[in-house]
Amino acid sequence: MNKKKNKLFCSTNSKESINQEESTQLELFSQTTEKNTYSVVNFGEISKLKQKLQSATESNQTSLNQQTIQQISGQEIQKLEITSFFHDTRKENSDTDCEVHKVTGLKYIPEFIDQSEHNYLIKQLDNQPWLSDLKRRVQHYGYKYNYKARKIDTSMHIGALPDWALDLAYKLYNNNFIDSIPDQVIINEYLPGQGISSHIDCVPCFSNTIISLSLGSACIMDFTNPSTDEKIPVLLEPKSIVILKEDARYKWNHSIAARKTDKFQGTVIKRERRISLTFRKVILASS
Ligand SMILES: O=C(O)CCC(=O)C(=O)O
Ligand SMILES: [Fe+2]
Repeated sequence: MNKKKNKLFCSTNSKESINQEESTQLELFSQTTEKNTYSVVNFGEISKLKQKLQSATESNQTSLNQQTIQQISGQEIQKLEITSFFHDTRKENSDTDCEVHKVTGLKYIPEFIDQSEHNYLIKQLDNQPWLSDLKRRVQHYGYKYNYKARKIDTSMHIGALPDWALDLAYKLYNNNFIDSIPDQVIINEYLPGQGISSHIDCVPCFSNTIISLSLGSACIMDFTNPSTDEKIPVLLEPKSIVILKEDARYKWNHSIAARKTDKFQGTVIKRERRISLTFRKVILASS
């Protein structure tokens, strides 16, 4: 088999206790060539980087544009010679998302936040009142969404996003995961046995990208193609985000089955409390 030889660029981090090569871990920039967008991958530990590099050498590769990365990072970028680099984020995200690429416009990003952010967010949310107007508890920020009317307008504006939500909204925007800064966030709490029925998020209410951050328990979100009945299960792990654009946003339904365990790739996963934060940009009818 013919393996292409390409380059990986990493930003450097001068920690004395680790060697030069190991010090390159903190921010790794990957390029999704077909869409010309970039994402930042943070690796908590050197070992994770090593694993990533190992798997990178085994998949199809492309090179990164050093100049562009320097522009994005504003940091000194050091060229790290390795044999190859993954470019297809649909393949490199994690072992759990092997079917994600079957849904056009669907993207799964593990470890979007770290454990301390994760715990901090749960604390913040549990300090706020939960609404019980659905089967599961919810909180609305930015705009209060009317599930029955499937409508949103300026009268539903309930204030600016709180800081923790705004920070995340900017992080999503700065990573080019969404093309405007989200201004509406719905928090859903799922206890074991609770789910969300199959739906497409309101098309006239929200723009073309929906992003959900998961906290607490992992669970399976099913994507169903109504014209073929094809069903793609995607495991949403805590700290990950799932991004719905294009067909994933407009053509496929998504749902979470109301059950107490999930089975994913042969493993039974017991559900615990899960909290999701769904970020959207509201479309307001122009007057
Ligand atoms: O819980 C989630 O991750 C998704 C929630 C959702 O699909 C919605 O609120 O429309
Ligand atoms: Fe949804």
